[in-house]
Amino acid sequence: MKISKSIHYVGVNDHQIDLFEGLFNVPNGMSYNSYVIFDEKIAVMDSVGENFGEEWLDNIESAVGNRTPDYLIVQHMEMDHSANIQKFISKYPNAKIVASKMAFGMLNSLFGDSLGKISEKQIVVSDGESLELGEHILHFVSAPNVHWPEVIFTYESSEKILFSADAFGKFGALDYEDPEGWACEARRYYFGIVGKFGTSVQAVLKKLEGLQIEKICSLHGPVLDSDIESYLQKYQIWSSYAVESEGVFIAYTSVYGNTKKAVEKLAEILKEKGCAKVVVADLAREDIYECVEDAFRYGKLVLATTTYNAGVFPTMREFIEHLVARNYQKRKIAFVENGTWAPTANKAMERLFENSQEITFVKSKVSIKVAMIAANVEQMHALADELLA
Ligand SMILES: Cc1cc2nc3c(=O)[nH]c(=O)nc-3n(C[C@H](O)[C@H](O)[C@H](O)COP(=O)(O)O)c2cc1C
Repeated sequence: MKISKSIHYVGVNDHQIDLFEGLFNVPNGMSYNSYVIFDEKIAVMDSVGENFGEEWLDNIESAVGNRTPDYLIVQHMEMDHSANIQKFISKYPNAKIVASKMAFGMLNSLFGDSLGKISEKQIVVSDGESLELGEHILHFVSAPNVHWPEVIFTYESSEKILFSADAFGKFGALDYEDPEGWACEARRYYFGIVGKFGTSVQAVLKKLEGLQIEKICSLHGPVLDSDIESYLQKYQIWSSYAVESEGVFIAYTSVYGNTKKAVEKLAEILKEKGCAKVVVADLAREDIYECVEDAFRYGKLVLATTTYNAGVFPTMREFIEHLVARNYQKRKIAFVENGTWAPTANKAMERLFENSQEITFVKSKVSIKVAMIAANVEQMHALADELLA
């Protein structure tokens, strides 16, 4: 696949994987992207996951023909991009490895002595430095903590292409046509993996301001080659924790179905009161990272759960921990609890956010004793009015 006359795609699709990074369901596989830039010198952008070394090297060989790569640019040292660096060095012993100082530290930890004299092959690059391939010039932009500390982005100025490491990536292999387009799985990827590092993403977006970008080549997912502003805008919203879509997200757990009935009633009330978008999710049965994504997408969140051993039902506790760990902020949160003898989950849920910033808690709460009664419906009206105000 050609990205342009001088840039070829040499990445691979992984359909063997069940959990990406050991956590995320990827029913449509994953792509590990790699690119070859042709000029007087040839640069290969990143490697691929462990099981795909031969395929990747074959792809490079078919692309370069009787030439050999001069550089391997290592933007990110996570194993899904670095596992085959040693194989690359064995095949192309004269190629130089280009990476940040920290990446070389990781490279040594990963491969140790088996890399040979890496010092003779290494080119350490820092923020603002560049490497000329001929007409193509690679400008390195350090992107610490997007989402690992050693990450660099690479801007190729002659074709105005941003190689963005894992940023702007999405779940799904490239031979799977995603009917939902880029945003849905890119959002789940962002909040699942990068969400905690909003400040770092903001910092690198600032550095990119003023660059003309015509294509974004991420290490996962499709090459983005039109309406680039819309992708940058999404990253701007996500990394600043701004509200992306108006609406209410109700996340619940229910053992015997009574809390579920209550949230269905609450959703009805919210709609009657004019809330156009109400999304309801059963935390125990839906993909938890889809739920994390929706909590960040909408500005208003309702957490409804059963009291469990005088605390919060485990799946709800885990969900709140996911949000707090990702710096959940700038949101309004309302609580609904259920308990058969002593409902205490509302207070316990609120306590889990005690170190979070810029959260408004809705004062009106719903407290159900096993099954919803008329008084609970009254409480729901008060909660809905305050939430939507
Ligand atoms: C293992 C377990 C522990 C529970 N612990 C409490 C509790 O500490 N206090 C309480 O009032 N209810 C407790 N309950 C009752 C639940 O909160 C109960 O499921 C709820 O009142 C009914 O709502 P549901 O139909 O949505 O499950 C517990 C239930 C289970 C299964």
